[in-house]
Amino acid sequence: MQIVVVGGGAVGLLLASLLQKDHTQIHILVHRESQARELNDKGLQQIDVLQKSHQTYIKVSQDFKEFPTDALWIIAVKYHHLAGLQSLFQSLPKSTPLLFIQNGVMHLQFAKQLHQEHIAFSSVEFGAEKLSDSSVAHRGVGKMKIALGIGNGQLFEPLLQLSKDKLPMEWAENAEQMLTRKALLNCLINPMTTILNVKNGALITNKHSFLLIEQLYKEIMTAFPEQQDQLPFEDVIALCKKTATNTSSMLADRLNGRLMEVDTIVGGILQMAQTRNHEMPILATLHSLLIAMQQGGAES
Ligand SMILES: NC(=O)C1=CN([C@@H]2O[C@H](COP(=O)(O)OP(=O)(O)OC[C@H]3O[C@@H](n4cnc5c(N)ncnc54)[C@H](OP(=O)(O)O)[C@@H]3O)[C@@H](O)[C@H]2O)C=CC1
Ligand SMILES: CC(C)(CO)C(=O)C(=O)O
Repeated sequence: MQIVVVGGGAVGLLLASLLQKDHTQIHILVHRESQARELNDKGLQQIDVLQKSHQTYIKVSQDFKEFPTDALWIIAVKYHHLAGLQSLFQSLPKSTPLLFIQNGVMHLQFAKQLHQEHIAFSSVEFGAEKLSDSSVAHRGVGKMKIALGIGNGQLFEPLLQLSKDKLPMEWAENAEQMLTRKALLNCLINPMTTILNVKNGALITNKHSFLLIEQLYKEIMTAFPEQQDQLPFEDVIALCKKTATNTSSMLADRLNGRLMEVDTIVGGILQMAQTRNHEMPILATLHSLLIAMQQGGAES
């Protein structure tokens, strides 16, 4: 199987390293020459959950024309990077299968305007932290769920055969439901880790943030009652525990002075609640705080 991972960030590097297996050829498309050079020279280092180091050598390039268009392309960039990949999507043939792994909900709409005929979405519940351009830490084993958006699901099924202990994979039936559930989990974790500047595990060991998570969970379930079965409170706690040592992707953005995925995660959920005529005062407050931080109101 051939896989092209687009984006050499935390998730892209971790996936490339975990998916590497005999008879599977992985390629990474990056957009900085310095990162391509470093990965090609040094290889990719992954520090696993037990702190063991693994080295892999993967073909990396800045030029997408070097990679097979009949491979499965995994789009591992942030939501706000997708617009910058328009020319790539236009150049790839309609038959290239695309798998989007973004958190949030807004990329569902983005994917609808592409000409590709086979599109799937994934929600990932592992922790990944980029340590340098050529090294990544696995900060908590978690499921990778895949659901079909449009086209032929069989094109994505070979990925499930790469499922293993450190990267369990599962097929999900409904992409929108799957992404909404994950966005709700992210609403419960990412904003508070970012505002408090703490790792995921600290949210549940501090009694004040734990209480806030409980209250936010109740607010979420009032607006999204159909998620009660799919997202019991225990799943929220379990994800904080599993990824206890991870810096959430939103906090990582904040610490690196990058744009945070506030719109597609928190904004997306607030919009959905509004269409259901539900106010979400706790989440709306977290949203305002994040926007203020983004705009420089809380620069450290
Ligand atoms: N980190 C985590 O633990 C988890 C993250 N996620 C989600 O996964 C997605 C990716 O997150 P994450 O990996 O953390 O993000 P990162 O910011 O670490 O990585 C994004 C990468 O995309 C690259 N990129 C941006 N534009 C382009 C482009 N035009 N061509 C090629 N590469 C490009 C960036 O390159 P450069 O650095 O050169 O700008 C960067 O390496 C997000 O939606 C996130 O919410 C989901 C679960 C867990
Ligand atoms: C799974 C989790 C919560 C890991 O930190 C994540 O999705 C993120 O950081 O964006």
